Amino acid sequence: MIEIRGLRKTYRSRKQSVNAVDNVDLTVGEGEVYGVLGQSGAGKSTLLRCVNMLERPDTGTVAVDGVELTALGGKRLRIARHGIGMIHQHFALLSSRTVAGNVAFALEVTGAPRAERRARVAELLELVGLSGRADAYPSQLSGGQKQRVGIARALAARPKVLLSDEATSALDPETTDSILRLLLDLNRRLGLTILLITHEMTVVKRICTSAAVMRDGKFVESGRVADLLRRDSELARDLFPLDGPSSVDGSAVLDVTVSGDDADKPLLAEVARRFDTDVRILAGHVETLAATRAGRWRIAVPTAASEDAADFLRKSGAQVGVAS
Ligand SMILES: Nc1ncnc2c1ncn2[C@@H]1O[C@H](COP(=O)(O)OP(=O)(O)OP(=O)(O)O)[C@@H](O)[C@H]1O
Repeated sequence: MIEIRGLRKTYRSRKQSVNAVDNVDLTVGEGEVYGVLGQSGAGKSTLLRCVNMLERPDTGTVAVDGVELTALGGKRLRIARHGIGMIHQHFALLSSRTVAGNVAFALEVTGAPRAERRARVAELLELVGLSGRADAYPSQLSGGQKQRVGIARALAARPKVLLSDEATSALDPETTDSILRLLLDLNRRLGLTILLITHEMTVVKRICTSAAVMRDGKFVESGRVADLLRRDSELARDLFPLDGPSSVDGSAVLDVTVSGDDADKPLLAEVARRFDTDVRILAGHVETLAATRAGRWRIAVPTAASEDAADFLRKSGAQVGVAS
Protein backbone atom coordinates (compact mmCIF):
# COMPACT_ATOMS: atom_id res chain seq x y z
CA MET A 1 0.00 0.00 0.00
CA ILE A 2 2.92 2.33 0.76
CA GLU A 3 6.21 1.75 -1.07
CA ILE A 4 9.18 3.98 -0.32
CA ARG A 5 12.49 3.46 -2.07
CA GLY A 6 15.82 5.24 -1.52
CA LEU A 7 14.21 8.28 0.10
CA ARG A 8 16.49 11.18 1.00
CA LYS A 9 15.74 14.65 2.30
CA THR A 10 18.48 17.07 3.30
CA TYR A 11 17.89 20.49 4.82
CA ARG A 12 20.60 22.94 3.88
CA SER A 13 21.35 26.28 5.36
CA ARG A 14 24.41 28.47 4.93
CA LYS A 15 26.01 27.03 8.05
CA GLN A 16 25.12 23.34 7.90
CA SER A 17 23.23 20.59 6.17
CA VAL A 18 21.13 17.95 7.96
CA ASN A 19 20.33 14.58 6.40
CA ALA A 20 16.83 14.39 7.93
CA VAL A 21 15.91 11.26 5.94
CA ASP A 22 18.88 9.28 4.70
CA ASN A 23 18.19 6.53 2.17
CA VAL A 24 15.07 4.97 3.70
CA ASP A 25 13.25 1.99 2.16
CA LEU A 26 9.84 1.10 3.59
CA THR A 27 6.99 -1.17 2.56
CA VAL A 28 3.70 -0.99 4.43
CA GLY A 29 1.28 -3.73 3.40
CA GLU A 30 -2.47 -3.20 2.99
CA GLY A 31 -4.24 -3.21 6.36
CA GLU A 32 -0.97 -3.03 8.31
CA VAL A 33 -0.35 -0.72 11.28
CA TYR A 34 3.29 0.34 10.93
CA GLY A 35 5.05 2.35 13.63
CA VAL A 36 8.24 4.37 13.18
CA LEU A 37 9.90 4.94 16.53
CA GLY A 38 12.69 7.37 17.26
CA GLN A 39 13.99 10.11 19.47
CA SER A 40 13.41 13.77 18.75
CA GLY A 41 15.30 14.81 15.62
CA ALA A 42 15.56 11.28 14.21
CA GLY A 43 13.73 12.33 11.04
CA LYS A 44 10.28 10.82 11.68
CA SER A 45 8.19 13.90 10.84
CA THR A 46 10.18 14.57 7.71
CA LEU A 47 9.67 10.98 6.58
CA LEU A 48 5.91 11.18 7.22
CA ARG A 49 5.61 14.51 5.43
CA CYS A 50 7.40 13.03 2.42
CA VAL A 51 4.74 10.30 2.19
CA ASN A 52 2.00 12.78 1.30
CA MET A 53 4.42 15.19 -0.37
CA LEU A 54 3.95 17.99 2.15
CA GLU A 55 7.71 17.81 1.85
CA ARG A 56 9.28 16.89 -1.48
CA PRO A 57 12.12 14.38 -1.12
CA ASP A 58 15.44 15.18 -2.81
CA THR A 59 15.70 11.69 -4.27
CA GLY A 60 13.81 8.41 -4.07
CA THR A 61 10.25 7.39 -4.81
CA VAL A 62 7.02 7.23 -2.82
CA ALA A 63 4.05 5.23 -4.10
CA VAL A 64 0.71 4.95 -2.30
CA ASP A 65 -1.87 2.44 -3.51
CA GLY A 66 0.13 1.92 -6.69
CA VAL A 67 0.35 5.64 -7.58
CA GLU A 68 3.84 7.14 -7.63
CA LEU A 69 3.35 10.45 -5.86
CA THR A 70 6.89 11.60 -6.50
CA ALA A 71 6.06 11.67 -10.22
CA LEU A 72 2.99 13.89 -9.73
CA GLY A 73 2.46 17.62 -9.31
CA GLY A 74 -0.35 20.18 -9.32
CA LYS A 75 -3.93 18.97 -9.55
CA ARG A 76 -3.08 15.28 -9.97
CA LEU A 77 -1.07 15.35 -6.74
CA ARG A 78 -3.90 17.17 -4.92
CA ILE A 79 -6.38 14.49 -6.01
CA ALA A 80 -4.01 11.64 -5.08
CA ARG A 81 -3.64 13.22 -1.62
CA HIS A 82 -7.35 12.67 -0.97
CA GLY A 83 -6.47 8.99 -0.61
CA ILE A 84 -4.18 9.80 2.33
CA GLY A 85 -5.59 11.10 5.63
CA MET A 86 -3.41 12.66 8.31
CA ILE A 87 -3.80 13.31 12.04
CA HIS A 88 -1.59 15.54 14.14
CA GLN A 89 -0.24 15.79 17.68
CA HIS A 90 -1.98 19.13 18.31
CA PHE A 91 -5.09 18.23 16.30
CA ALA A 92 -4.87 21.23 13.89
CA LEU A 93 -8.60 22.05 14.15
CA LEU A 94 -10.18 25.32 13.00
CA SER A 95 -11.21 27.10 16.21
CA SER A 96 -13.88 29.19 14.48
CA ARG A 97 -15.72 26.13 13.19
CA THR A 98 -17.85 23.61 15.05
CA VAL A 99 -17.01 19.92 15.19
CA ALA A 100 -19.31 19.29 12.20
CA GLY A 101 -17.83 22.32 10.41
CA ASN A 102 -14.29 21.02 10.87
CA VAL A 103 -15.17 17.63 9.40
CA ALA A 104 -17.22 19.23 6.60
CA PHE A 105 -14.21 21.36 5.66
CA ALA A 106 -12.33 18.29 4.45
CA LEU A 107 -15.30 17.46 2.20
CA GLU A 108 -15.62 21.02 0.86
CA VAL A 109 -12.04 20.70 -0.35
CA THR A 110 -12.95 17.60 -2.36
CA GLY A 111 -15.95 19.43 -3.91
CA ALA A 112 -18.63 17.12 -2.45
CA PRO A 113 -22.20 18.53 -2.76
CA ARG A 114 -23.86 19.99 0.36
CA ALA A 115 -26.40 17.20 1.02
CA GLU A 116 -23.74 14.54 0.63
CA ARG A 117 -21.48 16.46 3.00
CA ARG A 118 -24.13 16.62 5.70
CA ALA A 119 -24.82 12.87 5.55
CA ARG A 120 -21.14 12.01 5.49
CA VAL A 121 -20.33 14.27 8.46
CA ALA A 122 -23.05 12.54 10.54
CA GLU A 123 -21.66 9.13 9.52
CA LEU A 124 -18.10 10.14 10.41
CA LEU A 125 -19.04 11.57 13.82
CA GLU A 126 -20.89 8.35 14.58
CA LEU A 127 -17.81 6.37 13.53
CA VAL A 128 -15.56 8.19 16.00
CA GLY A 129 -18.15 8.29 18.82
CA LEU A 130 -18.90 12.03 18.71
CA SER A 131 -22.46 12.15 17.41
CA GLY A 132 -23.69 14.24 20.33
CA ARG A 133 -21.04 16.97 19.90
CA ALA A 134 -21.58 18.11 16.31
CA ASP A 135 -22.34 21.71 17.32
CA ALA A 136 -19.56 22.11 19.91
CA TYR A 137 -16.49 24.25 19.21
CA PRO A 138 -12.96 22.83 19.62
CA SER A 139 -12.38 24.94 22.76
CA GLN A 140 -15.28 23.07 24.43
CA LEU A 141 -13.73 19.64 23.83
CA SER A 142 -11.25 17.48 25.74
CA GLY A 143 -7.98 16.49 24.06
CA GLY A 144 -9.31 13.03 23.25
CA GLN A 145 -12.47 14.48 21.71
CA LYS A 146 -10.39 16.91 19.63
CA GLN A 147 -8.35 14.00 18.29
CA ARG A 148 -11.59 12.17 17.43
CA VAL A 149 -12.59 15.20 15.33
CA GLY A 150 -9.13 15.08 13.73
CA ILE A 151 -9.65 11.42 12.90
CA ALA A 152 -13.15 12.01 11.47
CA ARG A 153 -11.78 14.83 9.31
CA ALA A 154 -8.86 12.69 8.12
CA LEU A 155 -11.25 9.91 7.06
CA ALA A 156 -13.73 12.23 5.30
CA ALA A 157 -12.60 11.44 1.75
CA ARG A 158 -12.50 7.67 2.49
CA PRO A 159 -8.70 7.37 2.32
CA LYS A 160 -7.06 3.96 2.26
CA VAL A 161 -4.08 5.26 4.22
CA LEU A 162 -3.94 7.20 7.48
CA LEU A 163 -0.74 8.97 8.53
CA SER A 164 -0.46 9.68 12.23
CA ASP A 165 2.02 12.29 13.46
CA GLU A 166 2.43 11.63 17.22
CA ALA A 167 -1.38 11.55 17.52
CA THR A 168 -1.40 10.58 21.19
CA SER A 169 1.67 12.46 22.47
CA ALA A 170 -0.40 15.33 23.89
CA LEU A 171 -2.88 13.02 25.65
CA ASP A 172 -2.95 11.42 29.11
CA PRO A 173 -2.49 7.62 29.33
CA GLU A 174 -6.21 6.80 29.60
CA THR A 175 -7.15 8.99 26.64
CA THR A 176 -4.19 7.61 24.69
CA ASP A 177 -5.64 4.18 25.29
CA SER A 178 -9.07 5.11 23.96
CA ILE A 179 -7.63 6.77 20.84
CA LEU A 180 -5.40 3.74 20.16
CA ARG A 181 -8.45 1.48 20.53
CA LEU A 182 -10.32 3.65 18.03
CA LEU A 183 -7.45 3.51 15.54
CA LEU A 184 -7.23 -0.27 15.86
CA ASP A 185 -11.00 -0.55 15.42
CA LEU A 186 -10.88 1.60 12.26
CA ASN A 187 -7.97 -0.44 10.97
CA ARG A 188 -9.98 -3.63 11.40
CA ARG A 189 -13.41 -2.37 10.31
CA LEU A 190 -12.34 -0.27 7.32
CA GLY A 191 -9.17 -2.17 6.39
CA LEU A 192 -7.38 1.16 6.90
CA THR A 193 -3.59 1.07 6.50
CA ILE A 194 -1.91 3.16 9.19
CA LEU A 195 1.62 4.58 9.17
CA LEU A 196 2.40 6.33 12.43
CA ILE A 197 5.36 8.03 13.98
CA THR A 198 5.85 8.05 17.72
CA HIS A 199 8.39 8.15 20.50
CA GLU A 200 6.08 6.14 22.78
CA MET A 201 6.65 2.40 23.23
CA THR A 202 3.03 1.96 24.38
CA VAL A 203 1.81 2.91 20.91
CA VAL A 204 3.92 0.22 19.28
CA LYS A 205 2.91 -2.35 21.89
CA ARG A 206 -0.78 -1.66 21.58
CA ILE A 207 -1.43 -1.35 17.85
CA CYS A 208 1.57 -1.91 15.58
CA THR A 209 1.97 -5.09 13.56
CA SER A 210 5.31 -3.85 12.18
CA ALA A 211 7.78 -1.26 13.33
CA ALA A 212 11.04 0.48 12.49
CA VAL A 213 13.52 2.22 14.73
CA MET A 214 14.85 5.45 13.17
CA ARG A 215 18.05 7.22 14.13
CA ASP A 216 19.90 10.06 12.34
CA GLY A 217 17.60 9.75 9.32
CA LYS A 218 18.15 6.00 8.90
CA PHE A 219 16.18 2.90 9.78
CA VAL A 220 18.44 0.95 12.14
CA GLU A 221 16.03 -1.98 12.30
CA SER A 222 12.63 -2.78 10.88
CA GLY A 223 10.23 -5.66 10.41
CA ARG A 224 7.22 -7.40 11.89
CA VAL A 225 7.07 -6.88 15.65
CA ALA A 226 6.87 -10.65 16.23
CA ASP A 227 10.07 -11.17 14.17
CA LEU A 228 11.92 -8.32 15.87
CA LEU A 229 11.10 -9.93 19.22
CA ARG A 230 12.61 -13.21 18.06
CA ARG A 231 15.90 -11.47 17.28
CA ASP A 232 18.14 -9.74 19.76
CA SER A 233 16.67 -6.43 18.60
CA GLU A 234 16.82 -2.97 20.09
CA LEU A 235 13.04 -2.88 19.83
CA ALA A 236 12.63 -6.03 21.95
CA ARG A 237 14.90 -4.57 24.62
CA ASP A 238 13.05 -1.25 24.59
CA LEU A 239 9.58 -2.81 24.60
CA PHE A 240 10.47 -5.03 27.54
CA PRO A 241 13.20 -3.43 29.60
CA LEU A 242 14.59 -5.80 32.24
CA ASP A 243 15.82 -4.15 35.40
CA GLY A 244 16.88 -7.17 37.49
CA PRO A 245 20.53 -7.74 38.52
CA SER A 246 22.83 -8.79 35.68
CA SER A 247 25.06 -11.02 37.82
CA VAL A 248 24.34 -13.60 40.52
CA ASP A 249 27.10 -15.60 42.27
CA GLY A 250 27.32 -19.21 41.02
CA SER A 251 24.71 -18.67 38.29
CA ALA A 252 24.51 -17.52 34.69
CA VAL A 253 22.06 -14.66 34.19
CA LEU A 254 20.16 -15.01 30.92
CA ASP A 255 17.69 -12.71 29.14
CA VAL A 256 15.02 -14.78 27.42
CA THR A 257 12.58 -13.35 24.85
CA VAL A 258 9.62 -15.34 23.53
CA SER A 259 6.76 -14.44 21.20
CA GLY A 260 3.62 -16.02 19.79
CA ASP A 261 2.37 -19.25 21.38
CA ASP A 262 5.77 -19.75 23.05
CA ALA A 263 4.99 -16.86 25.41
CA ASP A 264 2.40 -18.98 27.20
CA LYS A 265 4.34 -22.24 27.35
CA PRO A 266 5.72 -23.26 30.77
CA LEU A 267 9.28 -23.08 29.39
CA LEU A 268 10.98 -22.15 32.65
CA ALA A 269 9.26 -24.94 34.59
CA GLU A 270 10.37 -27.32 31.84
CA VAL A 271 14.00 -26.17 32.23
CA ALA A 272 13.83 -26.80 35.99
CA ARG A 273 12.37 -30.30 35.47
CA ARG A 274 14.57 -31.40 32.58
CA PHE A 275 17.87 -30.31 34.07
CA ASP A 276 16.90 -30.79 37.71
CA THR A 277 17.92 -27.26 38.50
CA ASP A 278 16.62 -24.08 40.10
CA VAL A 279 15.50 -21.24 37.88
CA ARG A 280 15.16 -17.86 39.53
CA ILE A 281 13.15 -15.17 37.76
CA LEU A 282 14.90 -11.85 38.43
CA ALA A 283 12.63 -9.69 36.26
CA GLY A 284 10.09 -10.24 33.55
CA HIS A 285 6.70 -9.75 31.96
CA VAL A 286 4.34 -11.34 29.46
CA GLU A 287 1.95 -9.12 27.51
CA THR A 288 -0.50 -9.15 24.66
CA LEU A 289 0.76 -6.91 21.86
CA ALA A 290 -1.27 -5.86 18.79
CA ALA A 291 -0.42 -8.89 16.73
CA THR A 292 1.21 -11.35 19.10
CA ARG A 293 1.79 -12.46 22.67
CA ALA A 294 5.27 -11.71 23.90
CA GLY A 295 7.33 -12.14 27.01
CA ARG A 296 10.77 -11.41 28.31
CA TRP A 297 12.43 -12.70 31.45
CA ARG A 298 15.78 -12.29 33.14
CA ILE A 299 16.59 -15.59 34.83
CA ALA A 300 19.42 -16.97 36.95
CA VAL A 301 20.35 -20.61 36.32
CA PRO A 302 23.15 -22.36 38.31
CA THR A 303 26.27 -22.38 36.12
CA ALA A 304 26.42 -26.21 35.82
CA ALA A 305 23.01 -26.32 34.08
CA SER A 306 23.11 -22.99 32.25
CA GLU A 307 24.41 -24.13 28.84
CA ASP A 308 21.89 -26.98 28.62
CA ALA A 309 19.13 -24.59 29.72
CA ALA A 310 20.09 -21.97 27.10
CA ASP A 311 20.27 -24.65 24.35
CA PHE A 312 16.87 -26.02 25.30
CA LEU A 313 15.28 -22.54 25.37
CA ARG A 314 16.74 -21.67 21.96
CA LYS A 315 15.49 -24.95 20.47
CA SER A 316 12.07 -24.12 21.90
CA GLY A 317 11.99 -20.86 19.88
CA ALA A 318 13.24 -18.39 22.48
CA GLN A 319 15.88 -15.77 21.89
CA VAL A 320 18.50 -16.12 24.65
CA GLY A 321 21.26 -13.67 25.53
CA VAL A 322 23.63 -13.21 28.43
CA ALA A 323 22.43 -10.33 30.62
CA SER A 324 24.59 -7.25 30.65
N1 LIG B 1 12.29 22.78 7.80
C1 LIG B 1 13.47 22.41 8.30
N2 LIG B 1 14.60 23.11 8.07
C2 LIG B 1 15.80 22.74 8.53
N3 LIG B 1 16.00 21.62 9.28
C3 LIG B 1 14.93 20.87 9.56
C4 LIG B 1 13.62 21.22 9.10
N4 LIG B 1 12.74 20.26 9.53
C5 LIG B 1 13.48 19.37 10.25
N5 LIG B 1 14.78 19.73 10.26
C6 LIG B 1 15.89 18.97 10.91
O1 LIG B 1 15.85 17.65 10.41
C7 LIG B 1 16.10 16.70 11.45
C8 LIG B 1 14.92 15.74 11.55
O2 LIG B 1 13.78 16.46 12.03
P1 LIG B 1 12.34 15.79 12.20
O3 LIG B 1 11.41 16.86 12.70
O4 LIG B 1 11.99 15.08 10.96
O5 LIG B 1 12.63 14.72 13.35
P2 LIG B 1 11.61 13.98 14.33
O6 LIG B 1 12.16 12.62 14.55
O7 LIG B 1 10.23 14.08 13.76
O8 LIG B 1 11.72 14.84 15.64
P3 LIG B 1 10.55 15.44 16.57
O9 LIG B 1 9.90 14.25 17.21
O10 LIG B 1 11.28 16.31 17.55
O11 LIG B 1 9.65 16.21 15.63
C9 LIG B 1 16.36 17.51 12.71
O12 LIG B 1 17.75 17.65 12.86
C10 LIG B 1 15.70 18.85 12.41
O13 LIG B 1 16.34 19.88 13.10
